[in-house]
Amino acid sequence: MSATTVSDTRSDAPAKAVLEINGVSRWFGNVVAVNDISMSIGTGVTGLLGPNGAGKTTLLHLMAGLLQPSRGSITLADAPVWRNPAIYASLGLVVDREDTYGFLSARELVEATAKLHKLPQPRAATDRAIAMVGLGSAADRRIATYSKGMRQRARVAAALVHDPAVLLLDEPFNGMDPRQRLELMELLQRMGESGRTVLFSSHILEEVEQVSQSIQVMVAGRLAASGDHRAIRRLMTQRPHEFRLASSDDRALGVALLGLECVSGIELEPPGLLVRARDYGAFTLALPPTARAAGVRLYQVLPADESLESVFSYLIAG
Ligand SMILES: Nc1ncnc2c1ncn2[C@@H]1O[C@H](COP(=O)(O)OP(=O)(O)OP(=O)(O)O)[C@@H](O)[C@H]1O
Repeated sequence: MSATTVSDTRSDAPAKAVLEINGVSRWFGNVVAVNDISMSIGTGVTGLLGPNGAGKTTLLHLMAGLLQPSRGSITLADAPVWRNPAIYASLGLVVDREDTYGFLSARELVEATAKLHKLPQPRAATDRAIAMVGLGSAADRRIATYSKGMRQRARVAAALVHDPAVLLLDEPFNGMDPRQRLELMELLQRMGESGRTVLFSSHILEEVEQVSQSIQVMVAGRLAASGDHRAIRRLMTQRPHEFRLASSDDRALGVALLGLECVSGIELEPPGLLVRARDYGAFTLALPPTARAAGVRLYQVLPADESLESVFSYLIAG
């Protein structure tokens, strides 16, 4: 199976690739976590989208040189990442773990990291990193007293204290409230715009499309699709789909919907209606005006199978 590569109408020149993943697989015993993946990650923000267990964490750890590929190779600016500690001068990784040293303040954690990197001015670098993530006066409080989002920001500050060219983040928005999420998105965007390579993983399409110029979709260890956010959104919504509807007059609604090009079948299933749509996006746009024109009130519109896995399964089957 080959990944779907999709592009949009934008004519931006492709960004310079800095992370090259060449035919990389990684297995643990019988489990193939990453299966023959090749991709180039250039400057700007890239989202690595996939359901739980897709292999995103494994791929990020391979990119960061923490795991050896079972097959294939990964380079950062033409240098191998495996068994090459020199890459850590230009790479930062934010892992998806809660066990940040709670007994330290964020400032202490970030400064210790700055010293590990042997930065000439660890204190100034710490101040800069703390300011970038907007921890403000909380930076001097113990991390144990932080909210989940603040702990995440402390980890991000530690990962970028040495001003790395490449920042990798594993599910960075997990557990953040909407304001914290927006702030981190703005930070990642600023870093991407300043010429850094930022790659973050997520299982939420909305999250990824808000902040990424480019999206790589992983399913069951494989690269299923890559492209910009509009193209990936189209790929995920222009697909057959079933909906369960409830309305003031299911029979009249069914008749009206059958006239739509994007509807391929209707079943009256009291107490509702099962609609088979050829195209998810087109149907959700056409439904409200069609119901209104038929004088029917919509009470409920439910996707019949809207698990993220079903969307991804469609992508790899397609
Ligand atoms: N150290 C390990 N030993 C055995 N199996 C592993 C190991 N690490 C990962 N796996 C397996 O590899 C597969 C991919 O896991 P991975 O954590 O990379 O996925 P993910 O996309 O990051 O998912 P999640 O968001 O749930 O962490 C899973 O089946 C997982 O159980």
